[in-house]
Amino acid sequence: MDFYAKTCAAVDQIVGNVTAPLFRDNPAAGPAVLRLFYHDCFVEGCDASILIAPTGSNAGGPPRVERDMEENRNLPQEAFDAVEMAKAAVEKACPGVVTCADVLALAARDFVHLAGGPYYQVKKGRKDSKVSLPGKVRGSLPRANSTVDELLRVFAAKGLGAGDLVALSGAHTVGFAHCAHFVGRLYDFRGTRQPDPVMDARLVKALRMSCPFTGGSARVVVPFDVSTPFQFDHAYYANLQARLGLLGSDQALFLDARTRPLVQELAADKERFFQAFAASMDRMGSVRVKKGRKGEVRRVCSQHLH
Ligand code: HEM
Ligand SMILES: [Ca+2]
Ligand SMILES: [Ca+2]
Repeated sequence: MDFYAKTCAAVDQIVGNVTAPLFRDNPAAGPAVLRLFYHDCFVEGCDASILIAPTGSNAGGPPRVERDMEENRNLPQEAFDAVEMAKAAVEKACPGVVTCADVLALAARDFVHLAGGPYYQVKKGRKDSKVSLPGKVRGSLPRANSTVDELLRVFAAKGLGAGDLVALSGAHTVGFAHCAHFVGRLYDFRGTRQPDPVMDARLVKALRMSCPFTGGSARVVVPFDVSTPFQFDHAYYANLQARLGLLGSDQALFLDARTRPLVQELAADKERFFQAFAASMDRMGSVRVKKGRKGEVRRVCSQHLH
């Protein structure tokens, strides 16, 4: 936690001075950065590999970096901009010292807190990656229709357990999703031409208004948490109990006997959720941390040093 005590002691504050006004101007940037951190940690560890921008133009060509992969396509630019702004402020005070991977971890923490979630200490000392390989993305991130088996397997591959899966999925207490990720549940669940029988019928109806079967806009998004979409609270779990989960992967956590007790526990107690979330964020933030010469300290997060 005091990794930069001698070299950039105020780093938490410097990042905080950027994230707070950003959140005030545009609260949607918060969930976007939180998701960015998750997509970083699950692909080659928390090393800012997700932040590398492709160079040159090859429209329609093969993917060049992680960001080019479909899984990462709709990560909003504002999330990348937020990290870049925080990094620029840190560079001004302590040039060449703090990695983008650490700035991303700090910014994600800040945005959780700004939305009403827990404030937890963030360990530092992650080096930035020297590469960003599109081939590492496939299979590293679960899908919106993943089964609990698949979710557990992908998390286990990162050293994370069922408790982490349930606690971290609670991040879906904030933020929005595009229709494509759940439209199958509204009209044709697993080829039945019926909605997912598990989803609350009123929610099906409401979501159909935003997401028509055909001809809808690819830009439409709906909130994950129907009750408090901007508040980082434990409403996500009560929603799962009420069959108001948005993604198949969300609702599955309540349907599976292995994860259901954990959902019930966190639904019942906000403080318990905050504790569990902070502990699991610490574990996720420690996945495959690079040290020493295995990594670099980028100046600009979208560009390798070279
Ligand atoms: C358990 C497996 C997970 C699956 C299958 C999953 C899937 C998704 C999907 C499909 C979206 C919507 C993206 C879009 O349409 O733009 C989304 C959004 C989001 N995810 Fe997850 N996710 C998972 C875990 C996590 C974790 C571990 C975190 C963070 C700790 C997280 C944080 C978020 C946030 C905050 C958003 C909203 C983003 C925004 O509003 O810009 N997710 N997720
Ligand atoms: Ca990474
Ligand atoms: Ca909420």
